Amino acid sequence: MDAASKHENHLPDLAITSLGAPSADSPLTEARFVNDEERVLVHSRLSDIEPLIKNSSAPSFEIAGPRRKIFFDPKDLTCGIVTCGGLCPGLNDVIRSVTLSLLWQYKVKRVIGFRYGYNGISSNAYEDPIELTPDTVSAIQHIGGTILGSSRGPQSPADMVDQLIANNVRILYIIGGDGTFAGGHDIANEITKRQLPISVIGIPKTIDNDIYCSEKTFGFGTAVEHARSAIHSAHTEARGAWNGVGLVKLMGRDSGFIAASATLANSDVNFCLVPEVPFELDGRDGFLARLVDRINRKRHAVVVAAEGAGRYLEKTGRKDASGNEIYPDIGFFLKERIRRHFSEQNIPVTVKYIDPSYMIRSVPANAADSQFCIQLGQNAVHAGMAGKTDMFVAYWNNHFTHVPLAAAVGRRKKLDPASELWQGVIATTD
Ligand SMILES: Nc1ncnc2c1ncn2[C@@H]1O[C@H](COP(=O)(O)OP(=O)(O)OP(=O)(O)O)[C@@H](O)[C@H]1O
Ligand SMILES: O=P(O)(O)OC[C@H]1O[C@](O)(CO)[C@@H](O)[C@@H]1O
Ligand SMILES: [Mg+2]
Repeated sequence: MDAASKHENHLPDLAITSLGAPSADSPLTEARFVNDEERVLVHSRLSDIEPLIKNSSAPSFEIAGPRRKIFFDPKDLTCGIVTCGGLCPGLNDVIRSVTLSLLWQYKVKRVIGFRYGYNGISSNAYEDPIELTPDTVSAIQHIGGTILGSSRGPQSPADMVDQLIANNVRILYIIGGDGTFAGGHDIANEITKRQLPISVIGIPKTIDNDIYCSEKTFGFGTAVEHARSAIHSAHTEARGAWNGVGLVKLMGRDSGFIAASATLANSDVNFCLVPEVPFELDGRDGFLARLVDRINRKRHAVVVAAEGAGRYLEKTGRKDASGNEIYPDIGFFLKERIRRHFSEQNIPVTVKYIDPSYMIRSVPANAADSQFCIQLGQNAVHAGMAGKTDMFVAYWNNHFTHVPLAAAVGRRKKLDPASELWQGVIATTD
């Protein structure tokens, strides 16, 4: 959901599923308990809410937080954690937060970590699950990546549920993106089919920040920070040559949030290309003509291209193991086209191409992301202990919220060209 779709009427179903009525007292003693009737409005502008309130139909999310009554008995409880998809700063912070909150706050019996994504929950697992204890997670927040490992590629939901039963897991915490949530929703459906008391709780992870119904995802801010230093280098290189062009490709498969935010965070950028805003390469108003104009005026230029901007080039026909389309390399393509265009016009040019690639996502989380990870993890634990299932913890209008996994399956949050973010980019570039 982006700024524009906040104002649409076609919202996904936001009702949260529970395994049953929670009946035991929470062991938490000093918590500010919330209840399911406390809701967070989807809309935040008065002009949007007023007509909806008159019809008693203002859409809202269930609020996250500790419940006074819990569903599971902690002393018999085993919980599992899995990390899937691409790496992201903060994965270890979330693993640590979930583990310590389960063991210290709720005093559950056991926490295990499945290795290398959904493969680790299958009967063909590369590795057995590992015990997660206060000792094993004590300093992991200082290192990038995930101590559990990750993977892409499908597994059978029936097989995964069999393995959850074999490991006695009653709450499964899935840390991942839209694909992971699709997989988690399949697992939850299989659990419902077999009428098992097993909960599936998601925590949204992706540097792309493209999870529907969540304003931000952990790791995004850290990735932008590192993208910013690549842009700084590109600017230095561009200024170091007469007619210098610094070209930076940034990750962002289907959404241009990293490119747009890094552009605003480093206002030396002159052109920002994102998948949501199609661009012409040739012609009088095309990118290449505008680049020549900029070079003639200033003798240097900085171009930032999101990986997904390459979707307008020819199709590669290739997909990754999870079925995500692989786009042609926009960076190499632009580098060659810029050189050719300037050469055809007899204008000397020096193009320095920087692809920071995995360097922006394999790093440890920054302070803001670490804080966010801790809170996401804690709220995920509260939701699981209360017996919620088939949902993920999100962040919306300054609150942590509960969102059905199904709401984020098959949808991606996109950069809205009318948004303040993109309008800010337009105002600072060229
Ligand atoms: N439609 C789907 N149904 C069931 N499982 C899926 C689906 N899409 C992806 N998965 C599974 O979820 C896991 C992670 O998916 P994917 O590789 O797409 O990453 P992701 O969670 O979207 O994260 P990111 O895009 O940030 O890397 C993989 O094991 C994949 O097979
Ligand atoms: O090379 P990998 O691991 O498939 O990851 C690349 C993809 O991962 C992401 O960073 C999302 O996690 C995308 O921006 C990018 O397309
Ligand atoms: Mg994804």
